[in-house]
Amino acid sequence: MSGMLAVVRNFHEEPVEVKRAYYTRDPARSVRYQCNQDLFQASAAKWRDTVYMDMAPTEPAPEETPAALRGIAVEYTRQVKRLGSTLLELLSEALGVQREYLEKEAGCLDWILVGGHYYPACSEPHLTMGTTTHTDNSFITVLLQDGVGSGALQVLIQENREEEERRWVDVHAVPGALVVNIGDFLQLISNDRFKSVQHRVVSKEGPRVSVACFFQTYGAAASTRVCTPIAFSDGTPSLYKSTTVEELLVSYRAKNGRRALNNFRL
Ligand SMILES: O=C(O)CCC(=O)C(=O)O
Ligand SMILES: [Fe+2]
Repeated sequence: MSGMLAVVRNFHEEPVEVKRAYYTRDPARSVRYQCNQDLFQASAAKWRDTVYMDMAPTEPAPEETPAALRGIAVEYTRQVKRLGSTLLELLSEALGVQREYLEKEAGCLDWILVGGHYYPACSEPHLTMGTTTHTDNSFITVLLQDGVGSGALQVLIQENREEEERRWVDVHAVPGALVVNIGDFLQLISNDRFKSVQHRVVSKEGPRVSVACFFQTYGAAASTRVCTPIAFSDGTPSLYKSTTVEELLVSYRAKNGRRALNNFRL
């Protein structure tokens, strides 16, 4: 884990000339270095740079991968994939469906996108956001954060169902610990039994490094992969209509990651 954080930091701290080769928004490239993936779409830019890597179903060829990230990024993702597989079994069990349901039937582990984030040092952190408020457009996300600038990641919580009031709570980095987020796709499949959490990263002095592994569906598969709420035996009605991942992604982008699921509520 510390090795992965270190290589992501090394990449971002390379001279601009080295990083320039990977600067692209072309989804056909499996490694994409970007300052803001939603630049010109969102109303504000993020104080954050990211190197995105499509790691599954196919790992990027070594020559496509920045030298700083070769080897360790592949090994880290393999381990996270194993963890993800176990988590999906446990979540399936919790939903009362077959253990392999989420991985095999719902395809939650078909595609893994790794985002190596770097929040540069910021002299006026109160004037910007590292990551704006959003939910993840994934089934689940496994997040690794470094200890520096601890408290920068925050989740929005509601104390109890009756209370309307919500508040932001710091998610402190714990060495050796991972944060697991439920994403929008799993909220839909689980018919709201699992909730996709709203979160953000406030800017601190920095720099801060984090690595997000998104379990998602992408590319051609996104237009055919259908997300359907599980029909529970207690007869709970479906809260969402079935939708393709592609439709969800379009809606997610249009809403800048905020409450895109509402478009699919019945
Ligand atoms: O940097 C972080 O801790 C969180 C990043 C995040 O929320 C994301 O990549 O979706
Ligand atoms: Fe996120």
